[in-house]
Amino acid sequence: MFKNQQIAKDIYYVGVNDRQKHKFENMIPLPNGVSYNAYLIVDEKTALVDTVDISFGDIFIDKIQSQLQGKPLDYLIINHMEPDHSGSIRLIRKYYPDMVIVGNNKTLSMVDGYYGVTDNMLEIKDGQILSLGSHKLEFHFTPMVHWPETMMTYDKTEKVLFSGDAFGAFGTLDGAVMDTDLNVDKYWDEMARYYSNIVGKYGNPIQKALKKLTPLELNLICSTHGPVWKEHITEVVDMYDQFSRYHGKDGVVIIYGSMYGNTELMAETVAQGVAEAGVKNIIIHNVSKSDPSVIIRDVFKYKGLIVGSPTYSNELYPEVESLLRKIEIRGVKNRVFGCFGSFTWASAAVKRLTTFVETMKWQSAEITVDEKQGLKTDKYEACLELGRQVAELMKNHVDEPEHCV
Ligand SMILES: Cc1cc2nc3c(=O)[nH]c(=O)nc-3n(C[C@H](O)[C@H](O)[C@H](O)COP(=O)(O)O)c2cc1C
Repeated sequence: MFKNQQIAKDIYYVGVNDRQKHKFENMIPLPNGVSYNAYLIVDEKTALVDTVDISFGDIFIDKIQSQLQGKPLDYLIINHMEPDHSGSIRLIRKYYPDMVIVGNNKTLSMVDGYYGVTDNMLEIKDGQILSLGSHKLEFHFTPMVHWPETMMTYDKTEKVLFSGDAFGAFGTLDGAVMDTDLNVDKYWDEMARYYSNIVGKYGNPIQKALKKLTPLELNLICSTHGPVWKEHITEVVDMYDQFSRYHGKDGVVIIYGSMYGNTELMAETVAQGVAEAGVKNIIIHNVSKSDPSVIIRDVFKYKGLIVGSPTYSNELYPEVESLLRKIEIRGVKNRVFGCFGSFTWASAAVKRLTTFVETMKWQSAEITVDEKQGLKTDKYEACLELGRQVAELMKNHVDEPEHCV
């Protein structure tokens, strides 16, 4: 029944849209849904590139059968073993028992570990080529983008890169699948949110992968999430390059936690100081309201970061602490930092924020602002000054070479 979209000669899109899941990895909201992309190459031999989340197993099988029309499925190529892509392996194997599963040694041991499948496996080496007839598939190992087994498959004939999760974006594919047939505006921020939250820790392996892929001529990038990239390949690769270098654009993100409004007023005042210094990209996030995935996205996007927190039981406000941990885990580099806090009897928040910036090895404004109880004139002025200082430092900031991968 299915009429799958053809994206290149002999290559068909057989992925699915998930508009049901609320949170990716049970953590990251999906207001625009997500697609699980898989591709079918129908040559003398046939090959499926990746599978989809098992919740969509039935429809996935129908799509494959519609395309193959009784032909056998000769190969399943697995670029990535995360269950949103590998989840249908066992099901496909039931329908196509003679199908050979193709992967590297790490992949194949995971196929056994997750699904108990051990027969009809082909272990390929980095750079090896598999011929389907006219299509020649070349395998490029890209470890830790963002799991150890991750690899990419390059169709040398059609110059199509099946990139796994790399270059992926949240957001369903509404009607069309190619960037040439979609309004892609909504995907840029969703790609940044996907990158920063899922892949963000692995800047170094991504730089290595990008270098490895540089010689390849690309007509299409087929990721496992989001649009098939044709028209915007340069922008997509550039975004990955910038993000994996932790290179932020000019702009200041102000993150604060606040229970009763004192720290919030300080945040507003700091923002005014940043604006006075001529910065137009200012994004303020209340940690208790903005989703962490959105805050993390903006921390990756912009060079300046200012954090404010009340002292809470002699610690940071817990929501702020949790967010700092997320930033720390991702090893974000090359930021310009400032901080402020509010307390009633004994301050601890600003000290913790100062320790945080030392750990991150970022450039920091000289001034910090720590107000006891309500905001008064001297600290109001100091908040303005903090904003101005971070803005000036940011404008003059050059990424530390040792912080670039
Ligand atoms: C549960 C709780 C714990 C607090 N712990 C401390 C503390 O350890 N030391 C302190 O000086 N103030 C403490 N405070 C006071 C807040 O830091 C202070 O009221 C601050 O101005 C609150 O900022 P906000 O108005 O932005 O919420 C605590 C307040 C609450 C509600």
